[in-house]
Amino acid sequence: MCSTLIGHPIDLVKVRMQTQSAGTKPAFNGTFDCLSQTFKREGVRGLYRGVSAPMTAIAPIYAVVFWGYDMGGRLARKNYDMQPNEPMSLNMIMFAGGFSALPTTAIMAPSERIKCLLQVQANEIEKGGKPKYKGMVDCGVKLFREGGIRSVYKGTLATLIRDVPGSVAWFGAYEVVKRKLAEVQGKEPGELSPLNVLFAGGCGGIANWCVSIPPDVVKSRYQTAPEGMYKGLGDVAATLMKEEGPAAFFKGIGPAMIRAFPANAACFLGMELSRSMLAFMD
Ligand SMILES: CC(=O)O[C@H](CC(=O)[O-])C[N+](C)(C)C
Repeated sequence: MCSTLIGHPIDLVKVRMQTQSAGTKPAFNGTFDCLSQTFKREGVRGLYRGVSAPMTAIAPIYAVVFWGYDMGGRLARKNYDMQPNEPMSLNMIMFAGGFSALPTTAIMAPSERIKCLLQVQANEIEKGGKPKYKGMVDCGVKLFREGGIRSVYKGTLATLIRDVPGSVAWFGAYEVVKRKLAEVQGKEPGELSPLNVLFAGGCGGIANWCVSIPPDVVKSRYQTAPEGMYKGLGDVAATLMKEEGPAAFFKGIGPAMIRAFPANAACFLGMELSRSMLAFMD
């Protein structure tokens, strides 16, 4: 929840930049322009537009991320006839990471759909229109009434295409950096200081976004587009390529990277602290 509170304004900038389409004059010239225009026009509330969806979903999302990782690890160990506490190889860690995205998408996809729609609806207000959604619940109910569960889950495949490789990189980079730091210091990975965990977590976040940005742009466009605008994800990608060129697939990379390090450093430190507390209470 701390990482959402810190990271949401910059995530909002990312989504707003990703959903600016070609043809019209771009509303924002860059990350800081978008941040300052949003603050001037909409105040602090504007920067936190759409925060309710990730705030509600973030705890279950990360519970499922780490549970899914554990399940993936169990499957990998079983496959190699290993004991439950034997350390996994890097390949096994990456498999478990990718596996974790499968159950997580069940909560991630609708949360992202609602968050992105709320984050961009200020554009409609700007154009003189009335906001369509009053908040997270209103948005979810309207999506369900208008298009059923299919509409609530619009963008599920795009979320999977973003998060399977993203999670491979996220867990992989975190473990590689932790193991390297432990080796250099002559310690076990579990004995690293919180500062080292923060650093490894931040690296995991950067690695995640290095592979996730192109599918994230396609996902944001698809999830916020009016019904019927695109035939599918391939159509979104082809339209982006034709109208805006390959650079369009990297829209929002600046804010994504600014947010990646601190948000994920906080996330992994929180996970390691909870794990130590649970082990202590056991
Ligand atoms: C896209 C996303 O939510 O990535 C997570 C890291 C972040 O920056 O929020 C990691 N994970 C895909 C494992 C949930």
